[in-house]
Amino acid sequence: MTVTLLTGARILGGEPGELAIADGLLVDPATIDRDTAELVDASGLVALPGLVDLHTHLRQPGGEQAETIATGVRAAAAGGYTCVFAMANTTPVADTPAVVEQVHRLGVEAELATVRPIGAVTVGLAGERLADMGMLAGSAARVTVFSDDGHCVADAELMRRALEHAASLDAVIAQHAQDPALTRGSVMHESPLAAELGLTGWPSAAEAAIVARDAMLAEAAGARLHVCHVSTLETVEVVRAAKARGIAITAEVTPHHLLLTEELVRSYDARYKVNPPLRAERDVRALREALADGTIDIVATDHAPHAPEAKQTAFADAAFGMVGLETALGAVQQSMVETGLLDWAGVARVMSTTPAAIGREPGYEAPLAIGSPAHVVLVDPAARGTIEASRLKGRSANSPFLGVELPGRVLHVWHAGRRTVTDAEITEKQVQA
Ligand SMILES: NC(=O)N[C@@H](CC(=O)O)C(=O)O
Ligand SMILES: [Zn+2]
Ligand SMILES: [Zn+2]
Repeated sequence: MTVTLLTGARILGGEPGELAIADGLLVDPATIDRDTAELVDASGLVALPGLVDLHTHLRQPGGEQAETIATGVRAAAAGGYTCVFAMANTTPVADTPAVVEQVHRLGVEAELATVRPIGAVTVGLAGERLADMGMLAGSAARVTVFSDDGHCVADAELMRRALEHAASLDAVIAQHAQDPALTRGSVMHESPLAAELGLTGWPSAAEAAIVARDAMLAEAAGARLHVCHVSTLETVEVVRAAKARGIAITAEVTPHHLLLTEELVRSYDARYKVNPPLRAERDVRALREALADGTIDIVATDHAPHAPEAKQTAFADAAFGMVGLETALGAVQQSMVETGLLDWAGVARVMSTTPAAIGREPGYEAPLAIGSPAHVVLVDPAARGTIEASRLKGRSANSPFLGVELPGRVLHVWHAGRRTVTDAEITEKQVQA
């Protein structure tokens, strides 16, 4: 059994200390044999718990030209993630035990991170009748999160029944909040800029109105509601009011909505086309403040890989979505840590502990504590690097950060004690002789 001793790392950004890994767990450094342990000098690095992404599109089955589970977990590991929740908008949709079990199994085979399949709320994401949520929860894939992401569960009665069902399963409904009637043909934020660019806008109310409705439905059902990719100031205010009322609502923000604005759409470059759209400066400010004060609970990437053909077209026709697993931590460092809004312990909370808690993924309750599974990330916060397509580990490179410098570098990652990233490269499986 290899025992690994990490020395000198600032634990959760605090004082330098030691971490010891043995048998997949974090153990007391005082109890290990230092003469035989593998030593990792982590001086100057920050130690964080493995990151957990509650919102990842891995595209398999059906979208393998954009990403596979094997390539997606490489991107995840490189970004510091040890667990990702895979969205249900695959082909076929993850609305049957067969599909969620396939995704789960491919994740186990890919090894680099835990893959937790998300189940569809409605059959085929069609918004007409509920998927058999109980079957998905009871399958070998143990589904705990249900979402029609990519589509809104727009029908209030269906949403109400989904919430009631989820409550009985201790599952959560992750809603893609977008009133379809308010967003017909919309491709960017509704604003003077949209008018200037001749593109159809997307009102903030299309998001906030659904969140307000769903909060009331969740309260009545005694259910947990999670709001995907909050993008506007108005939604932040609705979530804040719902929390003040005691409603079991949680919310996520993406790294791109914390850092980027609609101004980028001036280029008509489809890399900046995303659902929900990049918004205005005042929204970015509100999202950062909401993440800092706990109104928004977590950062989720909404990693949405697309093949080049889907993006190399007119802005109005291109697919929505951006890859994000490999740039998330840097974007959060820049928008939240370097602005003084969040310390590293806060980053651990919003990118690991709380997303794991929402998704009921065990092992992340006590970040870096002795006895916990050894999900560990060592990041060099002083490093800066320009994002290059050729260096991304995922299959698609539709990143809004190409050519952009971001702070921080994920250097080493352990997933359940297994080294998945070494010196910022994927640790390839040792071939047994
Ligand atoms: N975010 C996106 O722009 N696209 C997502 C769907 C979604 O998250 O709504 C996708 O699957 O490509
Ligand atoms: Zn979505
Ligand atoms: Zn999504």
